Amino acid sequence: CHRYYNRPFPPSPPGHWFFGHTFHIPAYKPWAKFIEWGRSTAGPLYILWVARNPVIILNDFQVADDLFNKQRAAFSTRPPRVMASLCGFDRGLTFLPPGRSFKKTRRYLHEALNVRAIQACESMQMTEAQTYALRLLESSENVQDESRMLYSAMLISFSLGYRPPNLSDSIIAHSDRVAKDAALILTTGKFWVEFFPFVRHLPVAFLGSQVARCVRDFKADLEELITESSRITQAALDHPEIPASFCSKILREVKSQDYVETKELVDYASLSMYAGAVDTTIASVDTFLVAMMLNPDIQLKAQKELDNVLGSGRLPIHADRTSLPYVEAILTEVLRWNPPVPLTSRKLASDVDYSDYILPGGASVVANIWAMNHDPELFSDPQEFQPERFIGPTGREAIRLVHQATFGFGIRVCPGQHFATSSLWIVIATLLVTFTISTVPGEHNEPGLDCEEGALIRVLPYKCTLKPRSQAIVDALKRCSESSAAAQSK
Ligand code: HEM
Repeated sequence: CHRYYNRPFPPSPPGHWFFGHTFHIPAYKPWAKFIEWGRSTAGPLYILWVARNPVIILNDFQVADDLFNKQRAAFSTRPPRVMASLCGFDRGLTFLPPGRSFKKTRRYLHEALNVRAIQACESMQMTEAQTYALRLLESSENVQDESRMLYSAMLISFSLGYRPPNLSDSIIAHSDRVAKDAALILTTGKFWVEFFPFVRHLPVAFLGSQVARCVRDFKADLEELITESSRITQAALDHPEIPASFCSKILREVKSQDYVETKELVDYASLSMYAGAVDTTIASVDTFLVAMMLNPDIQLKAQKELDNVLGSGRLPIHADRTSLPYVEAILTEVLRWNPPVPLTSRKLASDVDYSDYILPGGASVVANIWAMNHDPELFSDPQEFQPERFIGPTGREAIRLVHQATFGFGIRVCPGQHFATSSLWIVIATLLVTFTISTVPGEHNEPGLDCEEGALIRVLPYKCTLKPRSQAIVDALKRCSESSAAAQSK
């Protein structure tokens, strides 16, 4: 049926008369195409037609703030994902519509991850950052694997209270598989069924062999992960002397009649955290290392600041953060320059009037975080890595803007943002104190920030040289590692 509107829809870039823009959205860096369309024809707010459905693109921070933050109720559901519901992933927080389960899960995450609560994780984050630096002292051959180990260990320790010893541990393998499956489900155009939501009511066997195989594999990955993490949590519940983790703390306190419901919510909350946390933070560590290779002067300036504040032979701790504005500026510039989640989307609950336009209820709305962080009106020379933009009188406001765009909007704002920033800060500061970061001599290709296809940024493999800056700092790292090993064995 046709609806009648008293205002026009936002403008649209040219597209096919029947298919609209369906075949024009690239799977590789769609955010860049969205910027190009905005610049060349349509302005910062425009509409695309994908399989005859409206998709509204927001390239401008102010528009996203007006809509996603100030009209939260209309912009709180994600567009439905057929594959997520076929595979059982729709109980993960990223896919949940607002309602009872959503509210409870967000509350659990908020209680564990708010600015104050996160202070309880600082010593774990610092120990993991030092262990990471020690492993890189031995070899920087596989720096990306080491970063994966760093963040997998942090997240699993935090949510399950178990520290996996290495990357081949089964809980990491299972968690990584589910995170990868979720990222594929979120990739626009990956599965044809997403264009035809009604097919989710059909038997899977009717959907073709590729979809059927993925549904079977993704479901199996999810079941295996839940079984494995339940086993670890149960072991913690059976041994009250084991320190509480995110999962065991909630389950120790819940009333017995609510146990089954809470257990399911907590299982999905913990896998949503892993899927939300690991690839995003690793992308930021990669971005940092590449930025340091490309900008030796910036690296040197940060190391001078650290040496002035810490003296020689002392490793950074979180309490140093406020005394190190230039390191803070580098962290912010890493998040701005290469935002790990370049796009985020909603399904519009009802018609909304905005500026001179009507945004039709039911449309998908995509906020282009990449475009906001690279808006030349907000950040001059946006392609340049320039931490200086966050120093001086306008610095604080610019930092706030970057955090607001990079971690998303409204009631779906990233619940892990304080965990992300405090852990990235200690990792960056520890690396800067320990190493001179440079390109590998003889490697001809300039390190760059190219990434894989997909919804999240995954930086393509690169090589770097990490040379210890002093024997005093190497000794300090070894001492810290011995004392944390001794503390663990007690
Ligand atoms: C640099 C690191 C990170 C970045 C840039 C990032 C960014 C984002 C963004 C943009 C969203 C979507 C928000 C929206 O739709 O408006 C999001 C959602 C989410 N993030 Fe993060 N994130 C990071 C790290 C983390 C960490 C460390 C955790 C957990 C400890 C986490 C857990 C989640 C979860 C569970 C969601 C889904 C929230 C929902 O749909 O209600 N993220 N994140």
